[in-house]
Amino acid sequence: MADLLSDEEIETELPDHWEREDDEIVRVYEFDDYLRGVNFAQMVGEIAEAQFHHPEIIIRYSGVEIRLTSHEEGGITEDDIEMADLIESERGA
Ligand SMILES: C[C@H](O)[C@H](O)[C@H]1CNC2=NC(N)=NC(=O)C2=N1
Repeated sequence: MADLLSDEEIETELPDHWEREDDEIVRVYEFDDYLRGVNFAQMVGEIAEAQFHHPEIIIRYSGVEIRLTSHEEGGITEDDIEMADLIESERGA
């Protein structure tokens, strides 16, 4: 189990475009095609399964919202930051 990050660590390690909302880190990815968003959500799910660390994924007509927290630890850990980095690297690919 990963340790909870301090407020300073979260601010330092949060990838660009991600926001902290209480015990979660959040990013909205905009898509102009609904099914591209659906496919992106599938890719995020595959990363989550590989990492065994699962975000909340909200698919909207305008885009996809990803919300990450470490449920067992009750807050934000390195696992969340790593997931955000992996999603960013895939999205950028
Ligand atoms: C039993 C527990 O749900 C599992 O150990 C894993 C699965 N995926 C998970 N995902 C997230 N975001 N937090 C967890 O604590 C977590 N735990």
